[in-house]
Amino acid sequence: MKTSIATVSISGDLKEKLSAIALAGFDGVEIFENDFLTFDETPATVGQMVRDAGLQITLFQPFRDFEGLPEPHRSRAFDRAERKFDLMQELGTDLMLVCSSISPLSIGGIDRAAADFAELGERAQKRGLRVGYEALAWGRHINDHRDAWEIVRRADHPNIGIILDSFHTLSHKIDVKSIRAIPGDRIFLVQLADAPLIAMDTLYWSRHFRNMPGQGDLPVREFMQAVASTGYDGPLSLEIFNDQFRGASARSIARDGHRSLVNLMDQVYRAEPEVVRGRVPNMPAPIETFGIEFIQFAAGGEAAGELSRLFKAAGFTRTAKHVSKDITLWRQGGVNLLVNSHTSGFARTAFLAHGITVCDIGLKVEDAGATVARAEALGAESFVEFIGPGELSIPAIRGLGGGLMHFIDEMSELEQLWEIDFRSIEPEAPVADAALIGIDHIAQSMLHDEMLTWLLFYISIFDAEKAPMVDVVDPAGLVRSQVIENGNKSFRLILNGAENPRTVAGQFVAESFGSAVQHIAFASSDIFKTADALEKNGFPVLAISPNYYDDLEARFGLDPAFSARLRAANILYDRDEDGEFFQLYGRSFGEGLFLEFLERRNGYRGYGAYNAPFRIAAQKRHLKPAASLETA
Ligand SMILES: O=C(O)c1ccc(O)c(O)c1
Ligand SMILES: [Mg+2]
Repeated sequence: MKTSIATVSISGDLKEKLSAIALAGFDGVEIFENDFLTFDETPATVGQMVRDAGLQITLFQPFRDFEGLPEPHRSRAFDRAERKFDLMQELGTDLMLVCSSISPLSIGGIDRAAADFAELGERAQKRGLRVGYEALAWGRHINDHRDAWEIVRRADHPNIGIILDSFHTLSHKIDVKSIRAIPGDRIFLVQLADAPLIAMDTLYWSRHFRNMPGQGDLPVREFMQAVASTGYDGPLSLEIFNDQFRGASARSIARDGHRSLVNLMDQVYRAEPEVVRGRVPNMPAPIETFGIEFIQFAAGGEAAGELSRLFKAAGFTRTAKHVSKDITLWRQGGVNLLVNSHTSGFARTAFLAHGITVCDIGLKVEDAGATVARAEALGAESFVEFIGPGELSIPAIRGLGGGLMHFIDEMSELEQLWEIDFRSIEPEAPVADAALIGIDHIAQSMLHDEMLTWLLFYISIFDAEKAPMVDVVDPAGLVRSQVIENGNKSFRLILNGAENPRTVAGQFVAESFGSAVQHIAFASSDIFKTADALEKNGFPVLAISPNYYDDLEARFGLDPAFSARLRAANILYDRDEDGEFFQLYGRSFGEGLFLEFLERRNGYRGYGAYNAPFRIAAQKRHLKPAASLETA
């Protein structure tokens, strides 16, 4: 299937839009009339620019308030249409979108509208043009694609078809089964958009909050499956009205858009292979993950010493060194942390740019090569670094903030990563074991504007789902928090989007010069044992306000002796229908990174969102004030 995107979806002038759209790999573009009207070149030149960019104009739109008008308005509408037909011919496109009228002058009636379209079809046919009719969700008489289809059916003209737009159909919760009854060749174009479920006026929702398929909450895949079942084989065209996107990098939004369409086609293929076989990109299925094999920190010189002391205090033991690079492996209960202080290469660059930073995440997958193949099919960048003789070439891609993701599988010699690339070293005097058994989750902080990009990145490449977005209140502003998890919960990721640079997350993004992992949460088999070990080892724990515990005791009706234990150890507590949750935080290090230690009992599912403001307040007490605040 061909991919297309409306110019209205991204930022810049028409020239900038076209170049970003072409670069992202689209086949075509919808010319939104305003983008043309505000541009200085002639229609012929614009048409040539589009073709020079290797694109095709899939649609000219919108043409408004056409059908159902009484005279003399009706004749005026036809005159207007003829002018736009002239323009289309100069641009070099044959399809125009007419959206359902919102004019108070328009008169209802399916047959009246059908007669108008039959005549418009005649006029279009004379010029070799076609017209597609779209039901706007807020159209005056027509706001449902079933009615639009009935008008098109009765107009009964080969040059008149229907244009389906997922937003208009799904925002009204119209059953997508109704699409299956439309013959595919009567559908002239399919426009796609998703949107978050927020209760508001539909027009406002549509004009400001649309996003890429997969980024929102609408059942766009089901919509697309219904479309595919009709045999429709024309372009899939994104039409995304979103203020944030229009203010963002055109290239980045265009890349997200293309990724969303490739992923959507793949989803349709996986749901109904026979319907779209041979018409969608061939790529490995969404990647199942089996946990985090390692986390690698970049830390040169003094910073490496700081990290080593911290890991040691957290109960980790230095167990091995890389065979050729200055990388140390710290281990505890199945958790592998790497400290890379090599003086050249990727980690060095990351350290110079960000300070101490998580520069690499190693994920366990079934097939590392297939993982990179899927990521590349979705427009991600693969990464290859210089390796020494006999060392493993570990498949990798670039992720958030330019950081790496490496993939480890058991079907190749990658399984022997620790034996092949590392040499054991003499164990040091043991520290108290902190009962850590794994990595529960990692949290990445970024600017709020980047969140949808990375959400799509993760949920398109991996077999993982997003949870509803949560607002976390930081005294300096709101932080949006988005959980991404896989079915077996071995892949748990939190994306934190900061809108304000003075929040704990925002300050981290500012100080570490970009988006990165801000915190790592280790799973403990016994949080009280963890707390004891941390204390013995001199690990700097985050002190929680005593007031928190008074409230906690009241809220859950806790036994005072139990809450006193929590208080003494600075453990935060939560409960859901299933189980209990215990959290303990370390103080920030580096440019604002921190560690968390947690225990889930009886299948607690959340992340302690309720406790986040208390953790943030405690962090603020420990943090040095930001420079901007000092001078304010
Ligand atoms: O918001 C609008 O007016 C508008 C215009 C054209 C479209 O294709 C559409 O879906 C919405
Ligand atoms: Mg539309």
